Amino acid sequence: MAYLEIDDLKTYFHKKSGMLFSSTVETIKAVDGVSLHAEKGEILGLVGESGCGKSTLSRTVMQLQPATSGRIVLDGVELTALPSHAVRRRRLDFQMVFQDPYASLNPRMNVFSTLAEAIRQRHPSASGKKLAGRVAELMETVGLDPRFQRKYPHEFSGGQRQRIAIARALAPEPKLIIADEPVSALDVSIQSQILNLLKELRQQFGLTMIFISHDLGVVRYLADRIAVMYRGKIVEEGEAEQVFRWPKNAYTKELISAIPSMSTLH
Ligand SMILES: Nc1ncnc2c1ncn2[C@@H]1O[C@H](COP(=O)(O)OP(=O)(O)OP(=O)(O)O)[C@@H](O)[C@H]1O
Repeated sequence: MAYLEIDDLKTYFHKKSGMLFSSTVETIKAVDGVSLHAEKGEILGLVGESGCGKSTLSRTVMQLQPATSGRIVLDGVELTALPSHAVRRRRLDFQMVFQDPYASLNPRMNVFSTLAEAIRQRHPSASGKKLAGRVAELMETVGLDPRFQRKYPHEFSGGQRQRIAIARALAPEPKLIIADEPVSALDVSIQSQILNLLKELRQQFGLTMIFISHDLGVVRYLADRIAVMYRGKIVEEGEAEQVFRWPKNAYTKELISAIPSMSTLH
């Protein structure tokens, strides 16, 4: 069994429309029978156009959105079968990195407080000394000078803020990181720095990651395998290079040919 195993996962929403006496309930199949897997230390790229269900899929995997049916197993534990009190604790095993680090960081908390709070989620009784050491270590891991730990988010550049967000995601020692468009709000020159950092982290710590992006070039650079999502379903999945060079599905071909530089990369 793979480290992360998603099996026939469905997440449906029911939307009421119409007036009181003539209302109908529409079922939105945001995630409609998705099966995916990732080995430990693997980066799985998830691509697809806006509205195809990527966010709902990641929210369901993170146990923030109940699944309608299907199974999610992480490191041998079936999350979809856990009682709710156990789910809360298990949530620590998943951390997210979002598109906009400025929106996702608390502007009133300096780097030390942000990271210390995240460390305490896993180690509630960590001593002051232990916190200080771990904060410095985390900052160094993501390429930030620990001397800046008393600074606030607005005192950093966009790329540095994303480094803080990545350090915060690492702090509770997660088993899986879901990065949702983590570089799309950054300048192109900074994007590659953050992508390289994610690559290094994977190498250093065997981090397992689902990397969500609409930018296939970025996904090709980072991901080992790619899953292409379309209208709630995975329409293609395979080794990154294979999917890019020999896409089988018509929608994947369309996505690749939509990137001018990609269609000539053979
Ligand atoms: N809470 C909800 N209630 C009803 N419908 C929802 C809800 N969340 C998502 N949807 C619908 O589910 C479908 C998938 O949405 P989702 O946000 O998962 O797509 P996405 O691929 O992540 O899009 P984006 O890249 O724009 O975030 C859409 O049709 C959306 O309108």
